[in-house]
Order: sequence, then structure tokens, then C-alpha cells
Amino acid sequence: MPPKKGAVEELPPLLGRLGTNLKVGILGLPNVGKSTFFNVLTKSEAQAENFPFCTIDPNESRVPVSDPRFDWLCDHFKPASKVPAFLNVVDIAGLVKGASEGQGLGNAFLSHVSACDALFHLCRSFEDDDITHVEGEVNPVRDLDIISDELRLKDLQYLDAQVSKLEKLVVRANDKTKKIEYETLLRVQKMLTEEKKPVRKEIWNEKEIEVLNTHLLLTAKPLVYLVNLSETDYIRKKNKWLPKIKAWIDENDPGAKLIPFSGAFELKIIEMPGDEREKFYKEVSATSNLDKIVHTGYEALQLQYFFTAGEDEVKCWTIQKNTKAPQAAGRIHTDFEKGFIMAEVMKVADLMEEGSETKVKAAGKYRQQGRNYVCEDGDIIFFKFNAGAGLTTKKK
Ligand SMILES: Nc1ncnc2c1ncn2[C@@H]1O[C@H](COP(=O)(O)OP(=O)(O)OP(=O)(O)O)[C@@H](O)[C@H]1O
Ligand SMILES: [Mg+2]
Repeated sequence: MPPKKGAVEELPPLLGRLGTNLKVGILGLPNVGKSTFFNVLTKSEAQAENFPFCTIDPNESRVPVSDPRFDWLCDHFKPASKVPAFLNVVDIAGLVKGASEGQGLGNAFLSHVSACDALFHLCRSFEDDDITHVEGEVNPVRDLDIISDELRLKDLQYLDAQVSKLEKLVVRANDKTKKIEYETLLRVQKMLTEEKKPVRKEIWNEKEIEVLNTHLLLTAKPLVYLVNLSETDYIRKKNKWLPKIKAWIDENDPGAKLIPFSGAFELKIIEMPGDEREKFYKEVSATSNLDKIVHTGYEALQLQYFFTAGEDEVKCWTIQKNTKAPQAAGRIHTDFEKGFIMAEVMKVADLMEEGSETKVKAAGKYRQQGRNYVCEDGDIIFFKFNAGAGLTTKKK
């Protein structure tokens, strides 16, 4: 049956926590360069020392997401206030083999992972005899196995308890309301045990996603692999482990992103004044990879943003993918969502091409969208809403 006219059509839910204040955690063995990466990323002062477990409490910071469209809008409107989008990043303590059984920082560590919505899985591919490796020698492929096993084992441990609780209700007490939950978790348990496949790799239906979103398993979190190279290897774009890491990903996490970077290279350029840095980039034919990492992390969180733009302010408003216009309006104020009338949408590319809002309108590219409009990344939106007493207000 076609949906009723004017009704809001439902889109399939996303796997993961609902909300816009999502964060990406930096995951890896001790002493692989997580805090160094966090520091260069956030230019903050979290401890980066040459000894395992130097980061005990998770450090959290936010990093602006660069966007030439945002820069162009700021240049165009010259607003008093400029607010970019941010990626929330958490530096987590190192995980060791056996963490799921309480080794190292064990469960405390895993609860920090659990609080994140996506993960940068960082592995060490730089040699340095002065920097201790908890497993003896550098071998990122073995390290990838250790970490992914720990996450899987932790999920299994959690599932064992949940499944036996649900079994009592569904099988013994015939509670039909818990049947889907029980069956979904059984399927996850089987998949993690027999195929060793992470939850994020399976295609789930809507009901299953609803169940999974009440459990938030560690292997359901989107993951981006970061390989920490020596400065020399990063510059020459070569390292003996890279093909092996790629092969490991193809086998264990096909389709996942792999981004090489170098903590040492990034530390060096962070100290340089802008013009010196540009000169150095040319000299070595390499540039920082941090921007790419930030964008990939933001995408892994399934986030995007729309703009509000005017002389007062140019601002990026973070929304989850598949967000409809009324909910996007609700990001600005709950009244915008409650009294939503329409969204007036303009594309940055059209504004760039035409030169002004008036010309975009004249060219017929300024669109009025209703409740079912799914916001697209980088839309410039003006919401019209009914402010309680029947008053129609247009708000930027
Ligand atoms: N690409 C690199 N090349 C050489 N040395 C590096 C590189 N990246 C990081 N290091 C060095 O490795 C050491 C460990 O780094 P860091 O403290 O960032 O690790 P960590 O993963 O946060 O450790 P922990 O789990 O103990 O918190 C530091 O001395 C750092 O300067
Ligand atoms: Mg650290």
C-alpha cells in the first residue's frame, strides 16, 4: 500500500547510537603512538611518553572538520561568528592481549571503547629499539589479530550472559515479546564464534538493527585502520608491513579503510610556521594525512552537516545521515521542529555559481522542501516554522 499523502515515510535505521554528539576512539596496543596521534590531531598536551599505559584516563577533544565550502561561505558572508563541524576524538589507554579477561586495564579499557561510536584502530609499523613493544618485536599483523580478537571475545562474553537470560524468558517462560531479541543475539553469537565475523560486516534487517542498537556491541562499531609509519617510510610511501596489513584487512574486514600516517612526521610539521611547512612538503613530496583521517572518522560516525549562512553567522549543524528536514530543524531549536512548515534549501555549488541568493532564486535553484525531505550533506537551509501563536517566522 502506498504511504498516505502527507505522511512521513520512515527510512531504515542506522546501526549504532542515535544522536549527533558521537565520538571516535583511538584504539591499539600500548606504546604504538595513540597519544602522539591524538596530540597532533588536537594540538593538545595529552601525555605522550615512551612507556606503556601512559594514558590512563581517556582524553577527549574535538577537532574541526575542514571544508572548502565552509571557507567559501565565510569568505562570502564575512559573518561575525564562524562555527565549523567538529569531530570528537577520544584517546584511550592501550589494550593488551587478555583484556577481555581483565589483563592490563581490562574491563575499564573496554568500557572506554564501548563509550565510543567508531574507532581508529591504530597499529605500529615503525621500528625503534628504544620504544618498547609489549609483544617483543614490531608486527602489526599480529597486533591487528590481538585487538580484533579481544573485541570479539568481549562481545561473546557479554552475549553469553544476555543469551542465557533471554533463553529463560523465551524458551522456558514462552515470552514472545523477547523472541526477536533472542534470535538476533543467537545469530550474532554464532557468527562471532563460527565465522569470526564482526557485527558491522553483516547485513541486518530493521528489527535486528533495533535490537542491536539496544546492545551496542564492540564489533558493531565502524572501524578505520591507521598505520603509524616512521617519517622516512611515510615520505617514501613504502613499508614492508603495508601489503600484509592490506591483505589482513581484505580477509578479516573487507572494504574497511586503511590510512597510513606518521606520528613522527606530523610532530615535526606541527612545529613549523606555515610557509616553512609548505616548503618542506614540496621538498619531500609528502603532506600531512590528518585532514583525510578526520574526514574519514566523521564519515565512519555516519554524520554529515547542513549550513545556516548569513552575515551574523556561518554554521555547520551536525546531523546523522538520513535525517529529515523537521529533525534537522530541531537541531537548531525544538520549536523549529514542532512548528516546522518547510525548509528552503540552496546548494553551496549553486550559490558559488550564481553569486547571490537572489540570483539562485531567479535561476529556479532555490527549493522549498517539506517534511519528507532527507537533508543532503552541505545543504544551506532556512527553516520556516510556526512559532506557537500562529505566527510564521523565517529563521536563519
Ligand atoms: N611514527 C613514529 N615514529 C617514531 N616514534 C614514534 C612514532 N609515533 C610515536 N612515536 C613514539 O612512540 C612512543 C609512544 O607513543 P605514545 O605515547 O603516543 O603511545 P601510546 O599508544 O599512546 O601508548 P600508551 O598505550 O602507553 O598510552 C613515544 O615516544 C612517541 O614519540
Ligand atoms: Mg597513550
